[in-house]
Amino acid sequence: MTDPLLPSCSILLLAGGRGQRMGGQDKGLIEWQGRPLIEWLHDVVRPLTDELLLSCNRNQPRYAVYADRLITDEEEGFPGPLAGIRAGLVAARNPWMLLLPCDTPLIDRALLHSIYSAALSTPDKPLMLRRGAQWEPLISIIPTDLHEQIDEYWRDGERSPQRVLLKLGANELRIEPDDPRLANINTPELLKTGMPTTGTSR
Ligand SMILES: Nc1nc2c(ncn2[C@@H]2O[C@H](COP(=O)(O)OP(=O)(O)OP(=O)(O)O)[C@@H](O)[C@H]2O)c(=O)[nH]1
Ligand SMILES: [Mg+2]
Repeated sequence: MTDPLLPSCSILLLAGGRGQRMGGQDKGLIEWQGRPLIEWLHDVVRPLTDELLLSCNRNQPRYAVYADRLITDEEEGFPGPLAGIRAGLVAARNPWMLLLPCDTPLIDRALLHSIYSAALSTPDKPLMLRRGAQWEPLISIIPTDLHEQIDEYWRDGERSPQRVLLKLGANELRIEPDDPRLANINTPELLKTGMPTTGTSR
C-alpha cells in the first residue's frame, strides 16, 4: 500500500548549514550507508507531498534532483536554520509546511503521519516534536501564514527556531527520548558507525 499524501502540506528539507563539525563539508551530500544523507530524507518524503522544497546555500546542481524547488537564504554567511525556515515559508504554496533537517536519515513515514495528525487538531498553531523534555524545532509543522510574524521576530534579532515556535504557541507531539528514528549525524565519527546515536545538538 502506498502512503497517502499529507493534504495541504508542503515539505521543506533543511540542508543550508555550514557543516562545521564535518570540517565544513555540505552535510546533506555526505554519504551514510552508501547514500547521501539528503537522499534518505528525500526517499521518505517524496510520496507525501505535492510540493517538496529544499533549502541549501551551495551545491545547487547536486541538490536539484532531490526537490521540486530549491531555496536559498536571503542572507549570506549561514545565519542559521531560521533563515531557511523563513525562506521556505515565503516559497510554500500550501497552508502548512512540514520541516525536516537533512541529517536524520532514519525518520520514517509513520512518524511524519503522526506529526501531521497531531497538527490537524490545532491547525492555526505550529506543532513541534518533543523528545522527552527536549524540543525538536527542526521537526515541526508550521502554518505558512505565520511567516510575517516570524519575520518580525527575525527583524527583532531572534535567531532560535525553538523560541520562535514557542512564542507562536506551538503544541507538542511527545515521543520517547531514545526513539532511534531521531538519530542524527553531526560528526565524522558518527558517520563511520552503522547506526548514528540519538544525541542531537539542536
Ligand atoms: N538554510 C539554512 N539551514 C541551516 C543553517 N544552519 C543550519 N542549517 C540546517 O539546520 C539543520 C541543523 O543544523 P546542524 O545540524 O547544526 O548542521 P550544520 O549547521 O550544517 O552543522 P554545524 O556547522 O556543524 O553546526 C541542518 O539540516 C542544517 O542544514 C543556515 O544557516 N541556513
Ligand atoms: Mg549548526
